[in-house]
Amino acid sequence: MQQTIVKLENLSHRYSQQWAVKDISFEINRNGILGLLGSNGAGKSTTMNILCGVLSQTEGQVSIDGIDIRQNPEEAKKRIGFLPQQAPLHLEQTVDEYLTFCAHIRLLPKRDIKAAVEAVKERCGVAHFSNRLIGNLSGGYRQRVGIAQAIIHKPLLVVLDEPTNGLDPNQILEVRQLIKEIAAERSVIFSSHILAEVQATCHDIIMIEGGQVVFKDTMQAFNNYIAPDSLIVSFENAPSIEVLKSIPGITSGEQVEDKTYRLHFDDAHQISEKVVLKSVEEGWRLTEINLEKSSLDAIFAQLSNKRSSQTIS
Ligand SMILES: Nc1ncnc2c1ncn2[C@@H]1O[C@H](COP(=O)(O)OP(=O)(O)OP(=O)(O)O)[C@@H](O)[C@H]1O
Repeated sequence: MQQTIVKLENLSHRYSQQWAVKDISFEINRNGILGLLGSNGAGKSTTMNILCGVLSQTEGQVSIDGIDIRQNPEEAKKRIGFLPQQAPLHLEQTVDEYLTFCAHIRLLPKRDIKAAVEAVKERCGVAHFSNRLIGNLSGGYRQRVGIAQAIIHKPLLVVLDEPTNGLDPNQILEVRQLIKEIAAERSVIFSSHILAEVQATCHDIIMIEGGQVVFKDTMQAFNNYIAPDSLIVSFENAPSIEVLKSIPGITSGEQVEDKTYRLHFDDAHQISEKVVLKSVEEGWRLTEINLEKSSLDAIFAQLSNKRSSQTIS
């Protein structure tokens, strides 16, 4: 039988009057990376803090490996590693001192601590900084130490709240790679407000907006869902919109500026090529052609509307 690593059922939380998250349910049954995508204030941190037992939910249940986090927090938390948005690093300690401390508070047997610290430093690429003060490490290496503390007790589930926030592009690529490597052996939940970040890293995606789940499926299903369905084209000798709409595959169109049009299509198959060929044949002198992608805001709005009219599985 398949193991349920995480189960959230009808999770809701309010800090005071307003609900920060409302009726969130999902399950994770496999290793790999699940992306929790949402704009600022959507409810990602609240969900993750509850999932890790840092915050107690107003309503609903959370279980890790079948263990209810409220009823048996100690056992449930043994199975979780957490890197919150503000990494809980001790800047005045060396990497070795800090990871040894983390191994102690994770209640690793004393005789195993040295080996666990060595293994996790190796895994996270910080072994050469063993005696360096954490306060003197770059952002990318601090984040590696943050990930190391989250996996030192070999948890089933690792929860990373915006782990690449504030890093430079190279550091982002390195930390993403490390996350992919650690997800080969366990389940990882990773939050971000950047769509490209989730697309580059995750195999499953949950989008939350206004504290509610608006989409959950595989990354591939999400990418198909948001596939572009319009082209922006400009011509020096622009034809009429009626002529453009008669190109096979184009379903509708509108003028957006002088000599620039938005053309909607129903089948992306070679649509750009068809427009380019037609333009050459007719001497329209094409100066611009772009597939139009929806902005994240537009996707959120579209999905939120969809949610209000149907149930998302
Ligand atoms: N301690 C708190 N007290 C009151 N309201 C809070 C508290 N923490 C969060 N909120 C509110 O709950 C909502 C969800 O916040 P949360 O931090 O979970 O969102 P988020 O998706 O993680 O956003 P961000 O990416 O900005 O961290 C927001 O409206 C936020 O203002």
